[in-house]
Order: sequence, then C-alpha cells, then structure tokens
Amino acid sequence: MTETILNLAPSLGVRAKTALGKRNLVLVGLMGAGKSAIGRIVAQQLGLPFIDTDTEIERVSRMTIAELFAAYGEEEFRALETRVIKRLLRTGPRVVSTGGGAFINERTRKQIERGGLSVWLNADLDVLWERVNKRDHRPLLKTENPKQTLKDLMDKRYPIYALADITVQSRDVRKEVIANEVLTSVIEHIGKDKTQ
Ligand SMILES: Nc1ncnc2c1ncn2[C@@H]1O[C@H](COP(=O)(O)OP(=O)(O)OP(=O)(O)O)[C@@H](O)[C@H]1O
Ligand SMILES: O=C(O)C1=C[C@@H](O)[C@@H](O)[C@H](O)C1
Ligand SMILES: [Mg+2]
Repeated sequence: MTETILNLAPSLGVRAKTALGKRNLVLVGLMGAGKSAIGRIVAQQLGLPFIDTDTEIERVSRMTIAELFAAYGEEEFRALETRVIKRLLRTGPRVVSTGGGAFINERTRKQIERGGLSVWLNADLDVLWERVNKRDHRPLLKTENPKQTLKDLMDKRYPIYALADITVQSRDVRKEVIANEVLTSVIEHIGKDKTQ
C-alpha cells in the first residue's frame, strides 16, 4: 500500500520543473565546482535541454577556450560569452552551465538575473584543486602556482557568486546527491518566493 502511494508521488524532477515554469536554471561557480557534471544530471531529471556555455562558445567559434584566450585575449572571450549566454537564455527554458567567469561579468550577471534562476555551486579549495589539477586546459590556471591562483580567484569571486539566488555546497559525495540538492533547493526557493 505504502509502495503504491510512493510511486504515485511526482518525482523530484517533475516537482522542480513545475516550480521553474519557463525559467532557465543557470549554474554558476568556480572551475571544478561541478557546473557541467551536475548541470547535465539536473537537466535529465528536469527533462529540459542541457547546454554548457564553454562548449557552445567552442562550437560557434570553432576554437577551444584556450585558443580563444591565446588569439583574442580574455576581454574578447568575455564579450563572446555574454552574447552566447544572452541568446541561450532567450530561447529557453533549459539548464545552462556557465563558464567560471560568466557570473562575475556584470553584464552577463544581469542577463542571468533576468533570464533565469541562478544556482552557485560553492566548493572549498581542496575539493576544487583535487578536480582541476588533473587536466591543464584551463588558461587562467596556467600560472607558476595554480593552486594559489585558484585561491586568489576564490577570494575575489566568492562574494559575487554569493549573489546567486540559491547556493548548494559541492563536495565529495556522488554527483546525484548534489543534483538532488539542487532540485530540492529550487522547489524551496520558489515556494518561499510565492509566500512573500
Ligand atoms: N560530486 C562530484 N564527485 C566527484 N567528481 C565530481 C563531482 N562533481 C564534479 N566532479 C568532477 O570534477 C571535475 C570538474 O567538474 P566540472 O567539469 O563539472 O566542473 P565545472 O564547474 O564545469 O568547471 P569549469 O568551470 O572548468 O568548466 C569533472 O571531472 C567532474 O566529473
Ligand atoms: O573561471 C573562468 O574565468 C573560466 C572558466 C572556464 O569555465 C572557462 O570559461 C574559461 O577557462 C574561464
Ligand atoms: Mg564546465
């Protein structure tokens, strides 16, 4: 009997999708926080298309992020990122995982504020370092002391990521656990909004 009742309850994904309505869900946070990995799972659970802005930028420019930085510099990369994100948010709803610097750029952040619900995947230095030091494709971390660079970026950026609508702590547990926490937080956040 109990089993039947449980089976009839709408899944977390369905409830979060209903709460979201036409809004995009936008994941923000530092390199290695899990935006791409968690975003993909969250999108599956919501039954929404998933897009990663770094991947989309690489697709439209036919260059890697590292090549874009090397050829045109960070400023041009940010301008392209702003344009790509604006287009993606206009044609949603979808789950959008952003590049680590997107929410730090004021123009892009304003677009995200208008076009979606933002979720900051917060993580501590050791978790991030453990994840990013396995690969060396991130141009901002090509420094003498990349762990210190990551720490400097945390100090500079965390007060800005904290402006996101929702914060979820990314840590060393299964990705599905974090994805479920994102969905639960969306339901709670939108429920709170409605009672105000
Ligand atoms: N909860 C988790 N447990 C274990 N590994 C994880 C978890 N979340 C993410 N990872 C792994 O950490 C690495 C970095 O994650 P991911 O690429 O999703 O980060 P990101 O926030 O998109 O970073 P970037 O801004 O550089 O694109 C990946 O290999 C991913 O599989
Ligand atoms: O944190 C950042 O500024 C970046 C993160 C990556 O996702 C890429 O968007 C790029 O390497 C810049
Ligand atoms: Mg990513």
